[in-house]
Amino acid sequence: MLEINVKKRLGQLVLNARLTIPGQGITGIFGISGSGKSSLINLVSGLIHPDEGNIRLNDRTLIDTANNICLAPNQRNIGYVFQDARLFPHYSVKGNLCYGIKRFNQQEFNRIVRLLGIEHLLARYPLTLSGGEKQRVAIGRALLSNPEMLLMDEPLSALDLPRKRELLAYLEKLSQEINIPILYVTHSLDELFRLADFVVLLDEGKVAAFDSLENLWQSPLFEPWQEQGQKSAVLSLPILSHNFSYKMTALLLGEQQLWVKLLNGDEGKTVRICIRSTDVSIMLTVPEKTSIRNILSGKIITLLPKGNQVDVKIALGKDEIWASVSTWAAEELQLQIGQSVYAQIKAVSVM
Ligand SMILES: Nc1ncnc2c1ncn2[C@@H]1O[C@H](COP(=O)(O)OP(=O)(O)OP(=O)(O)O)[C@@H](O)[C@H]1O
Repeated sequence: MLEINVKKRLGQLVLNARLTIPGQGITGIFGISGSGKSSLINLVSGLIHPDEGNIRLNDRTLIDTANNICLAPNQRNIGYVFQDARLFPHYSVKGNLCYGIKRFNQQEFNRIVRLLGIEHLLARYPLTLSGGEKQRVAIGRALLSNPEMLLMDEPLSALDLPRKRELLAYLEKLSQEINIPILYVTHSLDELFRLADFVVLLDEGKVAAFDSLENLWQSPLFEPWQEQGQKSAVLSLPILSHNFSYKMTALLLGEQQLWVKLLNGDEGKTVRICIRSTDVSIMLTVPEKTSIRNILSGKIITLLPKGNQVDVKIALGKDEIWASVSTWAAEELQLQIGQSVYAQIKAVSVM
């Protein structure tokens, strides 16, 4: 667990953060440029110091201005991965990986190297590596120092799209296999969707919100990042079963099934999906024959008129989705709050 309670003036901006971040999973630090994301993790790493306040990691005080405690960055036991890999050019990949190791453990070394797919690069030098390979080595180096926490400051931002995708896949695997918390600075929604369990939303140096992505997505604070004029729901759902003949996977949505294209993963594994309001239509009865596989029963909980359309929030058990219908259709169907309806879902994006 990381407890942050700090104040820091940075030019015109005052960073004022009070937060408790869980001891595992990836917490995305999100917000527009200049909101204080990098400064927040630099305070945790010890690269900058707060004007006042304290930071504690797993009951260890990293800094406490009131009691004159301030651990140097190398005493904090925190790994840091920057936008650029910052490898030592005169060391081989193996030399770079071993740089921060206090006690070499061959098994752990092999595990991390395998996890990041860099076995074949060990004898090479940084100059001969691609951007994505360099970042994987930088992540390996940070992990091999056996940190209690990993900080990542836009680790994908210097990479082109194919390398980004490649590294994202490694980061996803990493998040499932290592047990330390990761603070991940990004302004990419895509990375947030793929990686973040929790999100800190920073706004002009203040913590505007801290919650799961699924909850934050519903908050008005997130509206600037959503597609204009369109509502959507982000849900985390467990895999229920696979239908290999039809290449489809069933997810459990409340007590109903939601079919998506065939996914990798065992039953019970959680998958994050997005359903856009324009991909959902509403019916009052179940159609007898339809090509749409996903017709789920729910209850209307919100009606939001907007121009000549109405956004309708439908509860499906504890989960909620949006449907956009024309005012004409809403009037004809006499939609009202509390009404039982069927939501016909035409498309689901899997993150
Ligand atoms: N040492 C400093 N002196 C003065 N101003 C600073 C200092 N460090 C940061 N700032 C300012 O504080 C603000 C927050 O900077 P920071 O780099 O933390 O933002 P960010 O959210 O990470 O931005 P970006 O997404 O563009 O990287 C910026 O306006 C920056 O100019």
